[in-house]
Amino acid sequence: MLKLTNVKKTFNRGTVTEKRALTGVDLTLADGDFVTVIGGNGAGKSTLLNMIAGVYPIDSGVIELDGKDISRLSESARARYLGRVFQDPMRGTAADMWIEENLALARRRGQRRGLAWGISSQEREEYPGLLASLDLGLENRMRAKVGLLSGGQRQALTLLMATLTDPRVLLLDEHTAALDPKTASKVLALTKELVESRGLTTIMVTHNMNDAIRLGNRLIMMHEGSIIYDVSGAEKAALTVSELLQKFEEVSGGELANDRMLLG
Ligand SMILES: Nc1ncnc2c1ncn2[C@@H]1O[C@H](COP(=O)(O)OP(=O)(O)OP(=O)(O)O)[C@@H](O)[C@H]1O
Repeated sequence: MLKLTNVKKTFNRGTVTEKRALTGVDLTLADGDFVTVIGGNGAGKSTLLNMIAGVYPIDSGVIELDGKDISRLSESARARYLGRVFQDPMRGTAADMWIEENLALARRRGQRRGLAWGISSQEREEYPGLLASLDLGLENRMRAKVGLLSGGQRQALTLLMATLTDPRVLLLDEHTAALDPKTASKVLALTKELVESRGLTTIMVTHNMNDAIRLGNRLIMMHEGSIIYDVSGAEKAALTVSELLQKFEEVSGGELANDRMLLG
């Protein structure tokens, strides 16, 4: 279980660029929850993920994972519990390394030793099967450098790597936004399959309202650093995009200032 209690974050405090990015977020995720997150530009969606991952320290509040306070743990200490995929396909994989080396590094995430002791024969047998599940033909290219892959192939690989060690929480930050529509839908289908088959607790930020409604069991809407709408189960499944837009206007008192979201 992941639990955030009254989490606050202000950037550049006391300067002209001061920004209250999170104004007191309370959020409890049950094991296996798949939460989609939507909101306008600058609503605090990425900051929420960054706070959970420990990219920046929180100003106040508590973040607990399985009952343990992780608020003060470093980003690297939290990495063993978390999987993360970003919008940019260049992040999350090492371009100059082979596919199998990238997978092996992901397998050893959170462990002390790197690849010094090599990739085991057991791994060499296991990885092609995992790659074949992506259906992108990568299983025959174990020794291709990741930098040679397309954006979609790379994002699918990153997703596989992020989930390889069954993270306690998977954080997806607009991870299909930079892909063409066909590839994005393939990577989303893979996301759904991986998350649901393993029951991974997942937070997925998206600007695509349809995806936010279609995927996951719960949806939260953020505005000006707080959660303004939280819906799950049958009520979420029955939502439409226009209802969601209307909801946003009702709760925020304004129109959704996120062009990408409206186009998505
Ligand atoms: N490292 C940082 N330094 C200073 N300000 C930041 C930093 N990170 C985020 N902010 C500010 O905090 C606010 C929330 O940003 P955040 O990136 O979380 O929004 P978002 O909901 O992900 O928006 P978008 O959909 O536009 O990506 C914004 O005003 C942003 O400029």
